[in-house]
Amino acid sequence: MTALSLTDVVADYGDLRVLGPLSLDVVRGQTVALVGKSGAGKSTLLSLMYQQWRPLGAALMPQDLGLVPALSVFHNVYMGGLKRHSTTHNLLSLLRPFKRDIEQIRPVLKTLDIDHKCWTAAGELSGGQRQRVAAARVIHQKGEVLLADEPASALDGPMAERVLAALTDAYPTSVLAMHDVELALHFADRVVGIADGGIALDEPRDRLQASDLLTLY
Ligand SMILES: Nc1ncnc2c1ncn2[C@@H]1O[C@H](COP(=O)(O)OP(=O)(O)OP(=O)(O)O)[C@@H](O)[C@H]1O
Repeated sequence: MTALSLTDVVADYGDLRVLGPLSLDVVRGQTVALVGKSGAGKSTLLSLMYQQWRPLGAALMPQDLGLVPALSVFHNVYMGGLKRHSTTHNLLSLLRPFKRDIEQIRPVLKTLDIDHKCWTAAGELSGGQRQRVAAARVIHQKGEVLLADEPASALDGPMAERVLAALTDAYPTSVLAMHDVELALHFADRVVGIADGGIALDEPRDRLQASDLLTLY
């Protein structure tokens, strides 16, 4: 299996270097939490991972969610699996969803407690509901590596845990940008801290306490 590696990557916005050069290997089967203060470069690092690892089966749940507001929850989630169907099937689904697709998507919505909104337009949902739809879409997408940017930031404690559990169950390997230190320590096997454009901390969870992460903020 091809290794999930970044080697000496950099990210520049105009003349400004915001990240790197940095190198990072992610072990398959691991759940990695990316932590660091706002603006540290977590989203930028996830984008670099997505660029390089997309051909290896990486899927991205972006911070802005990328939902289509006019489409129903069902159709937004269905879009995660577009590539698994023919163009004709996809076009017909827009008009009248197939029973088999509904049967696949409903349980995912149920897991995230959003199935009662299945036929509601995504634009009519709350921020936390929209985040759960984006989570359902990336779960339905399937893949080898989940790259998720603050996937539970709009959710309260129990729901945040439910969504993170569903996401990490759905993918063998995950990299999750998170600002909630307790959740990061609960869900990750390994915590990578970003500061000053580089990796300031890289430790297995069982060697860390919340206070160790607070030094990054
Ligand atoms: N499109 C852009 N143009 C210019 N600078 C950008 C752009 N996107 C991000 N940056 C800068 O790059 C740096 C890293 O941003 P990034 O979004 O990766 O941080 P982050 O750790 O994900 O932040 P947050 O936790 O607030 O989402 C920041 O200083 C930001 O101002």
